[in-house]
Amino acid sequence: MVAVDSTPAVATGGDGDVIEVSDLGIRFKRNKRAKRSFKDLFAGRRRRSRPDEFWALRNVTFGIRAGEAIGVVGRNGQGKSTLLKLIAGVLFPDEGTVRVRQGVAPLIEITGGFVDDLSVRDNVYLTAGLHGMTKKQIDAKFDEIVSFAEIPGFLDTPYKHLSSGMKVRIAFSVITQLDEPILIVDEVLAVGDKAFREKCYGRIEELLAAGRTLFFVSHSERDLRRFCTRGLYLKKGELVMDGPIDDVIDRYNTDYNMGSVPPVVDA
Ligand SMILES: Nc1ncnc2c1ncn2[C@@H]1O[C@H](COP(=O)(O)OP(=O)(O)OP(=O)(O)O)[C@@H](O)[C@H]1O
Repeated sequence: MVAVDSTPAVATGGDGDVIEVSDLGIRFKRNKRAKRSFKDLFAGRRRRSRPDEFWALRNVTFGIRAGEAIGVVGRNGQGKSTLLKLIAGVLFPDEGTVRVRQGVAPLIEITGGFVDDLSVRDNVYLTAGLHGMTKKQIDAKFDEIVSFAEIPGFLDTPYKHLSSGMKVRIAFSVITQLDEPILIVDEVLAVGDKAFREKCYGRIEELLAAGRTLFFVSHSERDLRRFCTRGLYLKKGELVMDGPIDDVIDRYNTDYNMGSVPPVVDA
């Protein structure tokens, strides 16, 4: 049975998991134009063969406790971003369940969910408003959000006219000012310049110290070890290892014979 229970901002009282993923599976089409066979019309819904579909994630099960910092590890195309999108409620599973018992602040794509044609200012109000902040609360934080992003001259510019790095700056700034207990950060920070990235990392550390839960996808071994205590290693859509981050990175390096060589060059 598929059930998604994404209830915002309700604490569990410290007991139990804040994220519970059970037998999770999601499939995608490789080729949008692939056709089903005539025989499929008579097969049961679940047994139907689906031409050109593949499981991007399957049989994935884990639980996350409040305050944990999770690094998701795996080569390109193994399902890391897909997992984050399922937790953020952007995608829905084809099998299994995802239960998220606290609110989520996701920074999954460069756009941060921002609307291209709206100005930076309007996007800040829209995104923060969608996460439950009142206009008064946003007014009070607006200057801080803008000064962190360091793009003061662009507040009335349509979002689509910002550079990639500027988009990430404002999206990160807004997302980390939300009061949501769970923070999801995909690789988007790689787009920012080094100085800004360091500032973002400082902010992530502050949020972790304040007890936030973090889901972090990165190809940088150094960053994974810096923030995360626990690792989830995805390979061909399966969770092949769930353990302390150092052990997970060691296993990943061993699998790809990287020995002492880092899996990617740290920027
Ligand atoms: N909306 C979609 N429709 C079809 N296929 C998709 C979709 N989203 C992802 N995929 C496919 O699912 C697989 C997993 O993609 P995903 O983005 O989760 O990988 P990843 O581990 O995050 O990779 P990377 O390290 O390159 O970011 C890939 O084969 C990808 O092409």
